[in-house]
Amino acid sequence: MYSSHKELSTSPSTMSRVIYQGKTCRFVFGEDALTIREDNERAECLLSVLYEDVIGLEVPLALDGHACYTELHIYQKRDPSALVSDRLYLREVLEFSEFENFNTNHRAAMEWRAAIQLQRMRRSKKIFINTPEQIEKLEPLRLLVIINPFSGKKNSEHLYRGIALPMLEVGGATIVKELVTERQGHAREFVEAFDLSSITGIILASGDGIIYEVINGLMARPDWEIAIKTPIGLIPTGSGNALVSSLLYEADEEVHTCAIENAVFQIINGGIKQHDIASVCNSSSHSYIGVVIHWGMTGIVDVESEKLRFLGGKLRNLIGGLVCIVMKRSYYGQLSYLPIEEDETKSPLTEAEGSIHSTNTLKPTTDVGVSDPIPEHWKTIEGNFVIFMALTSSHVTENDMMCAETKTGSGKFKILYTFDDVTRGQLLAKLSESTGAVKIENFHEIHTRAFRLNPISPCIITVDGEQIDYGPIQVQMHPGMMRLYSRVRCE
Ligand SMILES: Nc1ncnc2c1ncn2[C@@H]1O[C@H](COP(=O)(O)OP(=O)(O)OP(=O)(O)O)[C@@H](O)[C@H]1O
Repeated sequence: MYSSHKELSTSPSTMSRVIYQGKTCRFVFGEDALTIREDNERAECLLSVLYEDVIGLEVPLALDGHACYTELHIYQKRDPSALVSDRLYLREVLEFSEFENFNTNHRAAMEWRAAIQLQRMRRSKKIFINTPEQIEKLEPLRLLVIINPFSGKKNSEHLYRGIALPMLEVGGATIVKELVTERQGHAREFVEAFDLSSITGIILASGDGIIYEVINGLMARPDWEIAIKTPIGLIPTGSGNALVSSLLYEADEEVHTCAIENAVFQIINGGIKQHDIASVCNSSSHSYIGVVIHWGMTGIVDVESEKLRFLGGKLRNLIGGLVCIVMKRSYYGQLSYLPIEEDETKSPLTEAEGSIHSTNTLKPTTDVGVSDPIPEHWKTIEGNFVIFMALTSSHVTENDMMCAETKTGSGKFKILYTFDDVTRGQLLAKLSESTGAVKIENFHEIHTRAFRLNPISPCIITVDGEQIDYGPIQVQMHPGMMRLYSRVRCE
């Protein structure tokens, strides 16, 4: 039980009683917790739950008799002292029957429902990271939901309707529009034209590929500066789910068990944090990414394991990874990058890159063109690469945490690479290492905000899981441009 501290004066006007565990009770809104106490002199506390663990009050529309039966949905830690949240979904039945007719009891329940939601939102603004614009406003969720039926094991729609949607509804979200994508590129086209003023956020029941489409759809709009700030919520129904796994990990929420519930929970009952996007330019195109770039072995796993989709994300990536380790091919190329120390002292990029705080309304792109000479102060390495990945967050799939300390919205890439002196044993050690914190010999790391990859031996390049034309790419971070629902706490 949590102590409710001092009582707040935000109760609905009716002050209706409620029957809980067969006893007449009243709600008490505390500073951190919602409490249900017996309505007598003893005022014994029968239930106390932190607002941050409340999903909402489910109020049915019609029932027999005059009583309105409701359910308080709670998603709380099994062990409050545990570091990573292993949560338990609880439903407590509450009966509103103080009045003689159903409608009045129903109205009383709806008032409490709204009051609980308001308290929950107010509390979330204090304890979870929120962007400056979010701190100023408090609004119920009105959502566009995009579902990719092709993601993962092709059961996204089932997972969304069976697990996510009921939670969103109890959490007070209004679903303004659902789009079930019909083809590649559909999500991108849709968000490019959709009336964003009718919603407060976009939810993606998909993998990382749809994030790429949505970022690029938002950035293609004439109002891109505002559009890209639309908060995005991620529900992991894809094969890799790298970004949502990173967010859950950062928030100390379970990544592997109940990932869908945990992801929905961070949408309903969390904050809105900044994340970076980056420009990727090659000789023929310019796109934006928000997750990861792969070249070499991991690019091959990304694309070639497509044939193993029916196995699901974990097995698909594991088998793809093992095959590539056995073959251990290497690819000759050059990587030129802006050393981060230079960037931090001179800071030329952050001024010119068109972040949303900049007055520059030109769409952000790379400062250095893909065929421009490499700037003198950049560093270049070259060799036979086995692995090359540029990460914006900790995970590359829900089962592969590459760098525990790489956080969303850090404003920089972590490039992780190996040359052909890496052994199969070292590759295997990295594949099977789940903490993302163990340093393995011959794995090298670079922090940067801009780089050029010149892949001389042909091999697949993927951006957020999507294959792009092969050839040199110029890449640059645009810090803090996009928004994600998250339960990352304020420090
Ligand atoms: N109806 C559809 N039929 C076929 N492909 C689709 C459809 N809708 C979207 N797509 C495409 O499916 C691809 C994969 O999507 P997504 O990233 O959501 O799933 P995933 O590959 O299983 O997950 P991850 O990227 O996390 O590994 C994307 O390229 C997307 O454009």
